[in-house]
Order: sequence, then structure tokens, then C-alpha cells
Amino acid sequence: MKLKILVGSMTHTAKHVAQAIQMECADLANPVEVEPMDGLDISVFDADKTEDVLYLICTSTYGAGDVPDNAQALYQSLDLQPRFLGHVRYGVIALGDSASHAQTFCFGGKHFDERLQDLGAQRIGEICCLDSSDGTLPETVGAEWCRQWLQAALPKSSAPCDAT
Ligand SMILES: Cc1cc2nc3c(=O)[nH]c(=O)nc-3n(C[C@H](O)[C@H](O)[C@H](O)COP(=O)(O)O)c2cc1C
Repeated sequence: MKLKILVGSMTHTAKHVAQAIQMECADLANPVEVEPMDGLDISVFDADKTEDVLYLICTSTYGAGDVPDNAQALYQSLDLQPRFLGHVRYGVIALGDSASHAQTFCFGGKHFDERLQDLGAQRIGEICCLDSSDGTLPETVGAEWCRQWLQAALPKSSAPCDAT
């Protein structure tokens, strides 16, 4: 099963989380692709219709609860070019800061989740919120969460991937 991680980031934290997942989860999903959201639109969910693929939205939050600049085009495309995404299974890692932005904590990831659900996509598991003010390492927490998430998402008959 392929894992495609779509990264929305301003100052690279979300990118580093995605890269940690790529290294730590290669035995559970193969390949693990990391793709910055720059320039993407809703068609990113078309390419793999016939493949066994899971999507992971990994995005931070900016402004007053907005998605980062590099995620704007994809986020708006979900609204401006809507289509049924019933074939899409996805998870969300949402990055934010509860100390400075309590009212809009992790809204970037939560906004993506709302739009994807509106279009019929199926979220697997709960949203993973990574809080930059809680003293944990986002790469470590994100990769650990992703291992558990992948294990829950894998069909029961699937053996872990041969990463070689
Ligand atoms: C200008 C600015 C605005 C932010 N706004 C929010 C916000 O509204 N909600 C939130 O939860 N975090 C907010 N954050 C925190 C970031 O989302 C958080 O630090 C995140 O880890 C950054 O990830 P990145 O390096 O991948 O962009 C903001 C940070 C900055 C610098």
C-alpha cells in the first residue's frame, strides 16, 4: 500500500514530520511519498484511483487559523472544483500552537478535514494534533502516531511491506 503525504508548511516543521514518517514507516507502507502541496489541486486525488493508496494531510496553521501559503491552492480547489472523493481514504496530522493560538488551534488540518469529508472522502482514525508549545518533538510524536495509524488502516490480511 502506498502512503502519499501532502505537506502544507511555512517554516518546514510539517515537512520534517513527513520526512520522519518516510523513514520510520517504510516497513508498513511502500512507497511512502512526500509531496509539498505547492501548486497542487484536487486532481492530486485522481491519480491513484486504481491503486491501493492512503493519503496523509500533514499541515501547519497560519494567520488566524488559515492553511499555510503553499496549501492555499489545493485547499481552495476543493471548494472551487468540487467532485466526489468517495474513493479517497486519508488521515490528518495538524500542526499548531495551543499557547499562542488557542482559539484556532490546528485549524489548518481541521479545515482540510472538513472539506474532504464534505466531498465524501473517508477519514481513517482521529486527527493527530501536534502542539509546538507542549515541549514534545513533532517528528517523534508524528512518526509514532503514524505507525499506529497505518497499522489500524492496513487491511487485516496485509503483512508489513518488504521495504527492500
Ligand atoms: C504568524 C503565525 C500564525 C500562526 N497561527 C496559528 C493558528 O492560527 N493556529 C495554530 O494552531 N497555530 C498557529 N501558528 C503555529 C504554527 O502552526 C506552528 O508553529 C507549526 O508547528 C508551524 O509549522 P510549519 O513550520 O510546518 O509551518 C502560527 C504561527 C505563526 C508564526
